[in-house]
Amino acid sequence: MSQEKYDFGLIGLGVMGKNFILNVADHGFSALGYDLDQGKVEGLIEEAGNDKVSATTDADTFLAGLKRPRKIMLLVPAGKPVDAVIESLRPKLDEGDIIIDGGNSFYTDTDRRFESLAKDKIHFFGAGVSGGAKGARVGPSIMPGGNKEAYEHIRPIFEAASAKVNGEPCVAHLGNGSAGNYVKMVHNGIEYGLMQLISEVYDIMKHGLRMSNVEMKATFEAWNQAELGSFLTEITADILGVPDDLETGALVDAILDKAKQKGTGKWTSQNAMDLGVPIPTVDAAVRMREISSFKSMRVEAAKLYTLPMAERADLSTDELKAALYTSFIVTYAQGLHQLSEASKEYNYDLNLEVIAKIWRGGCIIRAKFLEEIRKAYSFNKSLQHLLLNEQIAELVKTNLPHLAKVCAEGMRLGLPVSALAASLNYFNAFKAERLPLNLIQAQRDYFGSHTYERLDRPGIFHTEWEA
Ligand SMILES: NC(=O)C1=CN([C@@H]2O[C@H](COP(=O)(O)OP(=O)(O)OC[C@H]3O[C@@H](n4cnc5c(N)ncnc54)[C@H](OP(=O)(O)O)[C@@H]3O)[C@@H](O)[C@H]2O)C=CC1
Ligand SMILES: O=C(CO)[C@H](O)[C@H](O)COP(=O)(O)O
Repeated sequence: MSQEKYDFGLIGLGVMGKNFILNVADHGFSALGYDLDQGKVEGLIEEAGNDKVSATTDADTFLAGLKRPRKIMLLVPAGKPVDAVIESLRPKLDEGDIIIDGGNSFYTDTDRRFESLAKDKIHFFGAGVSGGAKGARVGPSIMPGGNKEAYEHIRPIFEAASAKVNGEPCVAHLGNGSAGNYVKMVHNGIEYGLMQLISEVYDIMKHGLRMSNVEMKATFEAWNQAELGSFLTEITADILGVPDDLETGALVDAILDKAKQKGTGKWTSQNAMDLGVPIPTVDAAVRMREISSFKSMRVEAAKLYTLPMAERADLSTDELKAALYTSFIVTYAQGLHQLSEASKEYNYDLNLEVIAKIWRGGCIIRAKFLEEIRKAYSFNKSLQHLLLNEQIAELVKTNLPHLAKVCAEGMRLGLPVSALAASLNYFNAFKAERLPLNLIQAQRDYFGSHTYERLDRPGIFHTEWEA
């Protein structure tokens, strides 16, 4: 290792860390990695093949090798490993040094670490990184939150390493404390929703329209060229074309239908419930992963409930496209509504236009449609809900009948369309001037004297309902 001081330090040379440090070095910054595993340290040095990058398993060498204030990014598993790394570094750091947690940490953990490190005048950033291994290597979307002045020290590195859309970096300081980790959590909630919607449309194509993988691949490819253009549409087309490397047929057909989860989608749903913000498409996506995990029960139930399946869905792929597009819009709208309410509750002062802007490239939920979202929040900085924007409303109105028909056809065929239906029902409830919840208020007052308000006059009322 050269004795030169490095611009940037990175701890955790796994999938994300190794790729991100190489990316940083590609942009002219010298970077020093640290990992406990000698193999990973040697692997990085070999892959980098230049003196802009080095790595070590020795913490003192690592800390001594960094320019002041030290800028140290952690890409280690969320939870205890993050605390363990912070506590091991802490006694050796100086005032003004900066620790950046790039992992999917829970936002309250970030607040705790932020406040604790502030006592030693060490800056702490929660900076969610999205884009997977490839994104980390060539340009992810980065969602940093923390002290705004200290951010200036890391801004040049993050702006250089992030994805660019129209020359604009997919990174911005998002707010104080845990704002960055919170935004990344909701990003992942939206990710869960979009993935579930795509999987339901795939199910209808496969079982309702009996389309082959080749036909489905061509359809997703075509969709990806137009308004549905997005990373997840693109990779779905790719996946449908990959042959099984162990047997004949397509690999996707050989994959066990149990979806795992690390927790960010569930956290999004749990927190939305705490805030009282409805995000039913994300909830449905989490629920479907849970249902999928009970495979043996599903196999037993499938034998017990063998029902005749309707012959074929009465649908065109254009109708499916319109349904998917509408439900995508509704899913982003739910996530952005959650961010808007969380911003007030946690004093993040989030700028939704900026968030839409930095999600346009690099991240898993990047999509052409994010430019329309950015425009909506640019046009009205205090837009309360994406579905209240007139341009977005026109898009939804045009496509909504197709979503309703796709849900109806899916249900007629006995196919689970949880996320599609959740999106449709959310929209129908959201745009209803009058909901039947007046009856619920009456029931609550009937059995528990919980009182109610009236439409025609102010005040709190109670009725003795029993004659
Ligand atoms: N993989 C992905 O697509 C994405 C991941 N993330 C998030 O990024 C974070 C890192 O993920 P990922 O790179 O996939 O994880 P990996 O498990 O691939 O890498 C984590 C690395 O951290 C090392 N490590 C763990 N503890 C310590 C420690 N105490 N000191 C030094 N090194 C340590 C691990 O070493 P060892 O293996 O030897 O324990 C490993 O090299 C997670 O929070 C994840 O949720 C975010 C976006 C996308
Ligand atoms: O953060 C990510 C992308 O943005 C990860 O890929 C995501 O955590 C995957 O989540 P899960 O394993 O729960 O599906």
